[in-house]
Formats: sequence, C-alpha cells, structure tokens
Amino acid sequence: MSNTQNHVTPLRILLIEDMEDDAQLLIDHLQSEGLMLEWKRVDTESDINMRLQESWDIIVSDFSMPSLIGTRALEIVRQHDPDVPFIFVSGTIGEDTAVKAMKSGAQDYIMKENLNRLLPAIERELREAQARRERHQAEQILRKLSLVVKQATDSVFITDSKGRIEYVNPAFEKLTGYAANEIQGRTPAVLSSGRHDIVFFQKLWRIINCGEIFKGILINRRKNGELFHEEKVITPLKDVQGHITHFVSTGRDITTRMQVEEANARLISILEATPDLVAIFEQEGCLRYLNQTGRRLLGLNFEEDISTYYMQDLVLNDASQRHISQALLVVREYGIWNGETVLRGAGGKGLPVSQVILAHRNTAGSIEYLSTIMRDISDRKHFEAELWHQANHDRLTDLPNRFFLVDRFTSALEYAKRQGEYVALLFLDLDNFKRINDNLGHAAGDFLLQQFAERLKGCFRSNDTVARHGGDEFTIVATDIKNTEDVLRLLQKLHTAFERPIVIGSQNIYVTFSVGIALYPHDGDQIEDLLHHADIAMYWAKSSGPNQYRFYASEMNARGHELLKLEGDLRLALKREEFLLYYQPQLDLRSGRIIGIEGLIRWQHPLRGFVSPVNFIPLLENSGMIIPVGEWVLRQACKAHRIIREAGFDNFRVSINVSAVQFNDEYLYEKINRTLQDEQMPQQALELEITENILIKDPMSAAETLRAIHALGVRIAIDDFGTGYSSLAYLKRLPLNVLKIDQTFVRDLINDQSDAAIAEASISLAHKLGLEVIAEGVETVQQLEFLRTHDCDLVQGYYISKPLPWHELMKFLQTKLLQHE
Ligand SMILES: Nc1nc2c(ncn2[C@@H]2O[C@@H]3COP(=O)(O)O[C@H]4[C@@H](O)[C@H](n5cnc6c(=O)[nH]c(N)nc65)O[C@@H]4COP(=O)(O)O[C@H]3[C@H]2O)c(=O)[nH]1
Repeated sequence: MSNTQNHVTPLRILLIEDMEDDAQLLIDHLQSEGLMLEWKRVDTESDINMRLQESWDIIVSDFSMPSLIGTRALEIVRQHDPDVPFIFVSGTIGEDTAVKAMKSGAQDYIMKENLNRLLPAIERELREAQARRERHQAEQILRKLSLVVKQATDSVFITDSKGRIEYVNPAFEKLTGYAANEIQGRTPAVLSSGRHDIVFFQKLWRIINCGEIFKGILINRRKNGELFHEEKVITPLKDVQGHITHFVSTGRDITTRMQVEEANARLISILEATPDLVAIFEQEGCLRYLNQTGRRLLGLNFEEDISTYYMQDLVLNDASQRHISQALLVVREYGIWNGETVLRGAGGKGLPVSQVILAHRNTAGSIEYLSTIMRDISDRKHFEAELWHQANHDRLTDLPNRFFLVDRFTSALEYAKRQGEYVALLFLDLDNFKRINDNLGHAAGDFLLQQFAERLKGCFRSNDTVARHGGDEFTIVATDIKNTEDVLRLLQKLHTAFERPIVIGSQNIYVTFSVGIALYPHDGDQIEDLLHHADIAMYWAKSSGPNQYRFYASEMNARGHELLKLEGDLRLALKREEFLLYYQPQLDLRSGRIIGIEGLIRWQHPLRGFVSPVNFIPLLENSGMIIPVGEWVLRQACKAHRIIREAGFDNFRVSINVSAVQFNDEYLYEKINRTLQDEQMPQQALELEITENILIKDPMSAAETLRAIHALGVRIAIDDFGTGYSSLAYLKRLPLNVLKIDQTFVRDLINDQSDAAIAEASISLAHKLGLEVIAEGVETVQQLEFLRTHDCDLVQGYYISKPLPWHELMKFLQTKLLQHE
C-alpha cells in the first residue's frame, strides 16, 4: 500500500467542512481504506487559523460552504504553509471553478461522489509534498552554500570536467584581478606563472582525474602580472554514476606568509653563517635558537637538545653567571645590555666574548623573547693583554716595571692596612755590575741581569712583586710582613740564593748586591716616599761596602738633609778659600830619606770646623765640583813642590789623588799640562794616584788618558791596591809607575797572615812588573820593619807623620834634612 499506510504515526488531516456528516463520511471512507487518521474539522476562518498553528499532513476542504468559500480557505492555508497538500472535495462546482481552484494552489479536486480517487490523490500529494520539502531544503542549503562561497575569503572557482571555468567567487576576482565574466569559459591556465614545470601539472591532473583531492602550493600570476602564492585544494565533483562532472578549486593567498617565510629563511641562513654566536631565548629563559657558530663555540653537536639551556649556562664561571643575571635585570628594564663576559667554550675552556642582549617586546609591550649576540674577542683580549704586558713589564727580564710596581704596591698597601701588617719596599742594586758589563760585554751583562732577575723572583711569593727599576736596580714589594725579622729572613733567603754563581759561558760570576729597605707604615705610606727612602737606605748600604743591606731610618733622612746642606756649603768653599792642602810625607825605606809627599785635601768649614774628605769628596764627585777643586789641588801641590824644590830638596815628588769624575774630564790632560808649565813643575816630580775603579769603569778610554798623561812624564800610582778587582796582569798593560798597598792590608800585617801574604805577594809581583811599591797607613815600627824586610820601597803613615799643614810640613822636612846631613 502507500507510504502513508506504513506510517506508525497516524496521518493528520484537517477537514474544512461545514457538514459534519460529510466529514464523517469522508473519514470513514479513508479509514475503510486502511488509513490511520487523526483529524479535525473546521468551518470558519478563525477556526482554520487556530488549527493551522498545529502541523498537518494534508488539508481536505469543501469548496462551497455557507460561511466560507473554498478559495478563501486555501488562501488562509497557504499563508501559513505554502507546501502542505491541499485537496478540494466537493460536489459539482463546474469546470471553471475547478480550474480556478487548482490555479490558486490546490493540489487536486475530487468530487464527493467519486471518493475512490481521494486516497490515491492523498498518497500522491503526500509524496509530492515530501519531495517539495526535500527540494526546498536542498534549495535552502544551496542558497547558504553559495552564500558561503560568495562571501568566502578563500578564492573559489568551479570548472567543468574539461577544466573550463564556470564559476568564480568574488575572492577569486579580488585575488586574480579577473572579473567573473572575463574568465568564465577559460581554463585556469590563464593564471599560470611559468614557475611550475609541465611535470607538476601532469601530476596535478593525474590526481584529480583519478577523483582524488589535490593539495599543494601554486605560484600563480595575477592579471596585472604580479605573482602570488596560493595554498590550493582541488576537489573533483562526481555525478551519481561516479563520473567527474566538475572540479572545485579553493585557494588561499599565502603570498605574505611565503614572503615572511622566505625572509625568515634568508635571515636564518645569515644567522647561521655569521661568525658571531646568536641565540634566542624564551621569555622564561630557555634557549630556543642557537646558530651554528654558537654550537661550535659551545662544543654542542647538532643533535643536542638545547631547549634546556639558560642564558647563564652559556658562560663560564660563577662570576660570569652573576654578571649575566645582573645584565638580564638591565635588559628587562632598559631593553638592551652590552658588555663582556666569558663563554663556556668547547671543552669547558673560557672564551672571552663581547655580548649584546636585547629584549624583544610584543605589541602589548611585554617581553616575548630575548636575543643575544656574542663575539669571540680572544684575539683582541690577547692583543690587549700583550700591550698591557709590554707597558707594564721590563723587556729584558720580563719583570714588572716601575709603573706596574706602583699598581702592585697600591694593592699590597690596601691588603696590609686590612691585615694590620707591614709592607717592605726593598731597593736592590747590583755591586759592580758596570765592571761585569764592561769586561764581558753588553750581551753577557744582559744575560746576567736576566739570570739574576729569574733567581731573584724565585725568592719571593706570588703576592710579592719583584720589579726592575732600571739598569741594575731592582725594587721589591714584599707583603705579609709582621716584623723586622720577616724582612731579615727574606734577606737571608736572598743572600743564600746568590751564594751560587751565575754562569756565563765558562765564567762563574758571584753576584753581590746592596739593599735598602723602607717599611710601610714606618717610613711612609706613599710609594714615592718609600722608594725614595729605600733608595737612601740602599745608598748607605752601598757606602759601607759590597753585599750590605740597610733599613731606612729617619736619621738617614736627616743625614740626607745634612748632606744637602753640606753640598750647598761646598759650592761656596772654593770661593771662600776654605780648602787647605795637607801633606803627608813618604819615606824611602832604602835611603831612609823623605823623598815625597801626598797632598790630602782638608775643608775648614766656618761652623763645623774640619770636615773629613771622606765626607765631602763623594759630594764633590756627585756634584761635579771635584773638577775645579781637583784643579785647585793640583795647582797647590805644584806650588808647594816649587817651594820645597827651591828650599833645596832634590828628586822630591808630590802625589795627589785624582778621582774617577776628574779622570773622565776630557780636559784633564790639558789642565795637567798647563799647570805643569804654569808652575814650572818637573813632570816626573808629579805623581797622580788613581784607584782601580777608574780603570775598571771604562778601561779603553782610561788606558788612553793614562798613556797621554804618562807620556808627559807624569808618574802614575795605583791607589788602594788590593781592594778592587783588577788583576796584576791587567795592570801590566797600563803605563804605571807605583803601586800603593792599601792601609787595610797594612793594618793587620803583623797579626793576619793572609794580609801579610797579600802585601808580600803584591810587593813581589809589582817589582816583577817594574813598579815601585809604597805601603800606606804604616803606624808601627813592626809594620815598617815587615815592609822593609819584604822589599817595600816606600812607606807612608802616622808612624812617619800624619798629614801636615803646609808650615808644619816645611818644619818637618827641615828637621829630616838636618838629620840626614
Ligand atoms: N788610619 C790611618 N790613616 C792614615 C795613615 N796614614 C795616612 N792615613 C790616611 O789615609 C788616607 C790616605 O789617603 P787615600 O787612601 O788616598 O784616601 C783619601 C783620598 O781617597 C781622598 N782624598 C783626600 N784628598 C783628596 C784630594 O785632594 N782629591 C781627591 N780626589 N781625593 C782626596 O780622601 C781619602 C781620605 O783622606 P784622608 O782623610 O786625608 O785620609 C788619608 C790619610 O790621612 C795611618 O797611618 N793610619
């Protein structure tokens, strides 16, 4: 039977009928046909309106009712529901009316007398109503769909199975620049950019012709020639038989995204190629990106997971990590930080880097991520360190120089202040370095200084500073000094270290040095003061002989002031005629006669009285005043000799001391020559006493000067023989006449065997060299007898006479002359 009969739910019929019997008749008929029904009868407009609030499967209406015409009823129903099936069931209404009824929207017209047609008509109308509803729904969906396509932001076009465009949406028009009417009927090839080869399109067609969906990125060309990237999906549409009838293409413009991606890719390749480390960190701190250089510098391979790294993990030690943490605070506040740090390089090696950290904010202003760029600055650091080292160290010994010493002293001072300790400043000067330098050559001198410096450094701790002050002077800042004993221990260590010789080639050089010590806080708290004081102390150490040390004491300083004063007075002494020449007679042991005198200077200070030459000769030498004073001595001695000569003393000679400074005076020769002539002095009566030091300092030029003076006929005596370093073999090559044995050997001649042996050997060797020997400082008859026994030629000393002022000398000489006559 019909589908309505299959309904489990009864068929709902609204009957518009004024005759109740007719209505029942109709219902009975339908029910007798097997229909399950739910029905209502209405016969007024208002009832119809009311009942139409419910939903009905079908409306069956009488056509002519006393209160209502059928067409009006139909009109009311259509206002409510345009699709509900509406069938007129009525008596004869005539052809025209029936046509009119159908035209006004009724589905059928059935005569009351022929109700047999009713059921098939209902069934048909129900089917058609269903179809209408479905169609209506489909139309609705289609309308919505086409609206979606129309309003879509993606570009859509539809082609037939041959690829001819049938439809394009507005987004397509906007994207491509083609209007619908100019592209309809053409194929998508019109958009081709030429960027894809034929194989690409063959593959595309193969996919969609197989009924599969194509997804991919296409580069197409707009009408104006511009290229654009499209993320495309092409879907084939099939009919019921499964034949492809259409293709629907949807595309999304991804040009901007592609541009960004391309730009990003370019950026990444730049970042990867840069020799700097580039890293990007999440706002929370973990590493998101690290470039190739970064991985190399950090020694990370490419599989390694970097997301666990924090900025602090990149740097070497606690200090650098603290540094970075502080830097991050700055970055969060100001957006940028730049400075230097030490990277934890491959293998845990520290790598100095310059670093910039940047904070990147989003549009809301909050930090989204951080980036950092680090540049390896080891070369620069190395160079800087090298420059720094050069500026602060001595080239020859590589010890800190005096500038760096000041630096180190400042830190030592701060440390000592905190600890309540002393700082010792040692000023050390090599003894006789010049002699070594002159004798062995500069290269050997340099080598000696290097060896000395190294050994010296070895005596101190790393906290102490051993610096080269210049030449053969070294300064040491020693810390951790609690008392003077600590300094003495250091000095002991120093002297022990240099008990071994320094070996230069085949020579063993025993190095000695003089040390002056100044202590912070006793002797000052400024490096300049302490250096000055240590220098003074060194000077005093030196003046008491080689290998000595002296602590600075304020008395020394006072003495320094006194010396300055004395020096000032000395400058006036010559003008004020405060100098005197005393004369000490010399006795010829063979003849027992006084055959000469030594002129010895005296200074009659107006306030101090007699000042010893020991105290003022060094001042005269240091100030250069020895040159005019020496000339005065020479002239005085020549004048004295003339008077003695005129008094009848023949073969009499006078000797004077010539100091090193005088000896270096380039006019010495002329001065002597002129004085000899001025005073008509027989040349061989003048004897110049020079010390070995003069010869040692500059042997070549000393020998030259000596030869010139000697050529004048003037005699040359070597004074203080035995105290210096010269060997007799060396003296042999010089034009000498006399060797003067120093009084230090004479003093203990009788008691000290070695002094006796030295004196004896000196006399014998001097004689072998053809030199006359005079011993000075003879105070006793035993000494005199010893010297006479050992063939000493002449003696001089208190035993014979003290140095005498001029008048006393004359008296002395007269007495001696008388004794001999
Ligand atoms: N204990 C002791 N001493 C004795 C004895 N006999 C002599 N003397 C002292 O020994 C010193 C000898 O002079 P010198 O070694 O040339 O040592 C001299 C010399 O180097 C220097 N000097 C003195 N006069 C001059 C001078 O006119 N020119 C230069 N350049 N130096 C001078 O000053 C030094 C000291 O001179 P003076 O004080 O006069 O001291 C003199 C003399 O007074 C003695 O028996 N016992």
